[in-house]
Amino acid sequence: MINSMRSVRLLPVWGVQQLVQGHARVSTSSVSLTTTTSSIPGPKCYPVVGTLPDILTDKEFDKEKIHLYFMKLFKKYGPIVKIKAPGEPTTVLVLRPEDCREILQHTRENPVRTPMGCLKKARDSNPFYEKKAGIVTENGEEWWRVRSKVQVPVLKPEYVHSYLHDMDLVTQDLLERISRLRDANGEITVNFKEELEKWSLENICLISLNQRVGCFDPNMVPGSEPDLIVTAARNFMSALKDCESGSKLWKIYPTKTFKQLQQSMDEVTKTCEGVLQEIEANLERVQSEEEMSRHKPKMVELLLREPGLTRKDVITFMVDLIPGATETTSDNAAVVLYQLARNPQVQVKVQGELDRVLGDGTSPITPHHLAQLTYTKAVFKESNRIMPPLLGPVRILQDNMCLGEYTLEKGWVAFLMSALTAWDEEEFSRPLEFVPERWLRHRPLGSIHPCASLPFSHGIRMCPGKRIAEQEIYTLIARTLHRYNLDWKYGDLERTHKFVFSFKDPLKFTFIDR
Ligand code: HEM
Repeated sequence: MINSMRSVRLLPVWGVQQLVQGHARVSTSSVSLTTTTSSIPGPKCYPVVGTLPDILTDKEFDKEKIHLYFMKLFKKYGPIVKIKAPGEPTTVLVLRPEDCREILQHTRENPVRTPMGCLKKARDSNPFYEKKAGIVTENGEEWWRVRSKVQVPVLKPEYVHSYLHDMDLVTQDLLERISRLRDANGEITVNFKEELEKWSLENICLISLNQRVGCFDPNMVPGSEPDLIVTAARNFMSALKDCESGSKLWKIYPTKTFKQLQQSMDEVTKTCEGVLQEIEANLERVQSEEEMSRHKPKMVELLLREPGLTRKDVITFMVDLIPGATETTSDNAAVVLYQLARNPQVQVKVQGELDRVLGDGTSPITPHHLAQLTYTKAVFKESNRIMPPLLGPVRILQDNMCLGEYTLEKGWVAFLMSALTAWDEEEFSRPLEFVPERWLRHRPLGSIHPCASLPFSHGIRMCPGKRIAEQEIYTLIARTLHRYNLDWKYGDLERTHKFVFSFKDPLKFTFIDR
């Protein structure tokens, strides 16, 4: 039997290795703690410019690898670090899971997040939205008014399972496409990142738009309705990302990117409105009680029936799901496939599990199949630990709180650096190795703190799409590895951070028929 715990490969060097190994055991024990708020360690803070000079004088600083700068700060100042950007509130970076747990606990009743300013501004400029920006951006009562109503339809396993069959078909379409896009050696010949983006967009449209939009359709006519939907959704996502990670000049005047955001968001909004009208018309046609009892309502229909949610709330939520779900999930899929391709011994174990559970793979994947994929799920968790899509949850403190010997003040931002916690050797043994076994129930590599890896965050504001994303990725792993052996013929891939993490270079996977 292959012992994957011994032969695992190291996490590709994206600069983290040298920081973690040997000297990077950052803990409060190595840092002197004092009792006043002003003494939270961090780079020197100047009036107006805050701690910016520290960044400007750091020759290695790279905005797209901000995680490395934060790692440096933890190494220098300890696991709680205070920084201040010009014009922004004081931010406290937190590394230890126990501190993250305390902050999540403290903010659990009212989890306020930094609003996505450009989305709020774009919504405020469109009268349709009536100054309501949706759950991604709103906070406080307005956020909870909607979030408390969408929670069940989007997270309840029974409802998530109702999309499994269609998600399986979407994934099989991706596999068909892969089979056509390989060269004679099985290597993919196109930008595979884009294929994964189409796959995640197609999946989320199943839920948000209640239909297949045909992202993989090779005959999609330019200018046709599906083409317009796909183009608007992609422009929406890319403009959002550019506005949030770029210069933020849109705060002062409507930049070209901001106008793109407005335009694409308005197009996606119109599409969602049109889809909702069709759904309502279909529902009206379902007349008899027998028909009603046979009809299994989908998420949008459940939301329409939810007292306290208006039609506009439903449309706003439908629109929000598209950027919320697409890039995070496609990046996650890329990471999982990359880790599997680089760890053949893990692949063998997954394939063993898949052959046992799916047999010859000709039947549709069911919730019963997924429930048995214990090792596959551990692979997903380990991928999220080693290469999470986001740095970690953010909370704006609504009152003062004590964190160990420090006081964190009302209005400060707490940035829980879950991505870095998950690479800390105090939390995970062999943190740079891809070892899915560590997540198995008996925890063979030691216990894991519940806040040591938080890819979907935690508590009532955690990602509402967690179960949907999990189902998509499990299906992708299952179908891909059941059919192919994955190979990676190149060196380590770099990851950069631009609002979310992503691979910089092309994903040149090789898919070899099993
Ligand atoms: C691997 C994929 C994904 C990851 C890693 C991820 C991660 C996250 C994280 C960390 C948050 C912030 C939570 C917080 O502040 O506590 C979030 C929020 C959100 N996510 Fe996801 N997400 C993923 C996929 C999805 C999918 C598939 C959907 C939709 C079906 C989705 C919809 C949302 C929405 C609407 C929010 C805002 C929730 C709120 O503020 O109440 N996400 N996600």
